[in-house]
Amino acid sequence: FAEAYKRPMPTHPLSYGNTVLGGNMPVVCVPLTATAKDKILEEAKFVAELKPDMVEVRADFWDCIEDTHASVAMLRDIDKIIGDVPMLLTVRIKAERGYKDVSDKAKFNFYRAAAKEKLVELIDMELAYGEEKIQSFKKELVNSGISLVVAYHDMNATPTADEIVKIMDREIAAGADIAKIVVKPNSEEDVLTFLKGILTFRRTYSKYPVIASASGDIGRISRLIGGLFGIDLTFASGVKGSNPTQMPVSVVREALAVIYPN
Ligand SMILES: O=C1C[C@@](O)(C(=O)O)C[C@@H](O)[C@@H]1O
Repeated sequence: FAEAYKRPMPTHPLSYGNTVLGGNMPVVCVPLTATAKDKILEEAKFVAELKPDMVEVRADFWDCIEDTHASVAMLRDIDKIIGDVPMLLTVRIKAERGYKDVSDKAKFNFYRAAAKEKLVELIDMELAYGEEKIQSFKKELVNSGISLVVAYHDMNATPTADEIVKIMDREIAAGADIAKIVVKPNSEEDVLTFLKGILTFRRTYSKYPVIASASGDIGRISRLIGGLFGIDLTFASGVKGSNPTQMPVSVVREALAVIYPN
């Protein structure tokens, strides 16, 4: 008999209903990337049918994002459609491949309102805001049950494995419940460096779930095999991906079933 194999999982997985971030199989998360209200709701319906483990609401794409009242109403509508599937709320800054410039005022007023109504299970904030701002936002989430994802994106290159661990360490120090890093490999060696960095983080900071991906065609494989090296969530496309190298949910599910048999 083959020995039972377990991928390197965090010691403290996070559960959101039926979705376990840090369980046997990486979570499949599908982003919503439409811009206009009717299209966003259509997309949410389509994505709900795909039965993802998590939905990422990329509100930086929204036409109405500067209007907090309208954005909260939109999120309530999406929540009704998505139902029990946990939602990650992201207003990505333009400097880290966000769709457009969104004012910090609009972003954090929206985040606060979404947290107050507990419309989402996770919220994403970039490490670029710095420890002080992240910690103060984290304080606002206390007692909400909402997890804070702290994210770092290198859009041009791949830091060394040591640097990757240090970046993720800074995310945790700033208050992340989940450490997140996205890099751009420019060679196959960079993909190995990326995976080495993630695995080293997992071995050293065993408590924390990890969200990570390597972009571009060279990095695509990380979206499937990353779980073997400590990645707990992979993004897959629904109607349209939020990154050109995301693969459709059905493809990702099929591959994951082979790579992570239970
Ligand atoms: O930061 C990330 C990672 C991502 O860019 C990807 O590489 O799949 C997808 C984004 O929607 C998400 O917020």
